[in-house]
Amino acid sequence: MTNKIVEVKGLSHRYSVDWAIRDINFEIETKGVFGLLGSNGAGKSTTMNIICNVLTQTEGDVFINGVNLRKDPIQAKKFIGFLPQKAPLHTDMTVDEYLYHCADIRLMPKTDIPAAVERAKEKCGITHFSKRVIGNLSGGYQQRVGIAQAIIHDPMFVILDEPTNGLDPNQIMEIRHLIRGIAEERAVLISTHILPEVQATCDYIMMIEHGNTVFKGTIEDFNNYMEPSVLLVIMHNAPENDADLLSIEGMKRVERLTRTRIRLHFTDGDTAIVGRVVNKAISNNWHLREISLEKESLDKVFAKLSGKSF
Ligand SMILES: Nc1ncnc2c1ncn2[C@@H]1O[C@H](COP(=O)(O)OP(=O)(O)OP(=O)(O)O)[C@@H](O)[C@H]1O
Repeated sequence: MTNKIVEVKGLSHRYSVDWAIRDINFEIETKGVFGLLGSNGAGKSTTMNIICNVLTQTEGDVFINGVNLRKDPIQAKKFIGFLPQKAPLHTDMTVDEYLYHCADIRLMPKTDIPAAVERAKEKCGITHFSKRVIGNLSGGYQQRVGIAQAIIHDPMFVILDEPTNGLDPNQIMEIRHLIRGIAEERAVLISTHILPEVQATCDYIMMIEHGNTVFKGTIEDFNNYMEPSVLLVIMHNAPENDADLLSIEGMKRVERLTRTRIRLHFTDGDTAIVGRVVNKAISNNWHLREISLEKESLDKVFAKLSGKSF
């Protein structure tokens, strides 16, 4: 229990007859960003809502800092800060009014509130907008206010549901930076259906598809899934017949981009094929000028993992 803030064991949920998630298991360490990745309808919101205690699971257990969420929800929720997909902002309030209100709802001692509001604003870079009406802020700054309310009570664990949804590219970069900053002191769980988002922000990833876990591991583990499976070659005297290239062991498909540029698809991870292609090119006088490995696109990895059970 020492370095785990969240433990999810055998979590399953059924809406009427259909299972939305099935036997989900994971742990979240006390610091860093944990990404819950999945396409629309995969079961992310169901999982997040259970962890926030908005929804009660059909089966399984969630422990927040060792406290069983089902048995002692009030105690467990003290450790959690939550920003739902649609930030729960009062757009007619100023930033200060809203954050004082949120601290109040969290039942924080009155004397602690001014310092807590200042700390949250500073962390989220919104101190200069203290007296601004929230409705007049840009989308990115409204999202910062949403994150500030999630950390107002200095929780050990923060849940952000699709935190960069609907923001422009600059705002996305800023919010990602902010999330990384917040995760230096606590655990952050984000959900997203955008692969580059997890790559830019997360330390650990869990991917769910149709309610089942299809990948769980570090960002490095995830990147290892992107095994090279394509070679790009430039040959000034390329063979006209695909069969010459397909006869190389492990070769699966030949894709001609131009007369001299060819993409060669081979068995995943069989990088020794590079040597075989070079040898064949030399012995056949194909005038090989360039040869390089191309990694699979993230979307392909996503598609590949989606069919698996982990
Ligand atoms: N209240 C509900 N009643 C019945 N089925 C539901 C309900 N909420 C979600 N579902 C179903 O459960 C499955 C998982 O949905 P969930 O919202 O958890 O997925 P998600 O990964 O969060 O997707 P999105 O990114 O679109 O929000 C889907 O098949 C969905 O249709």
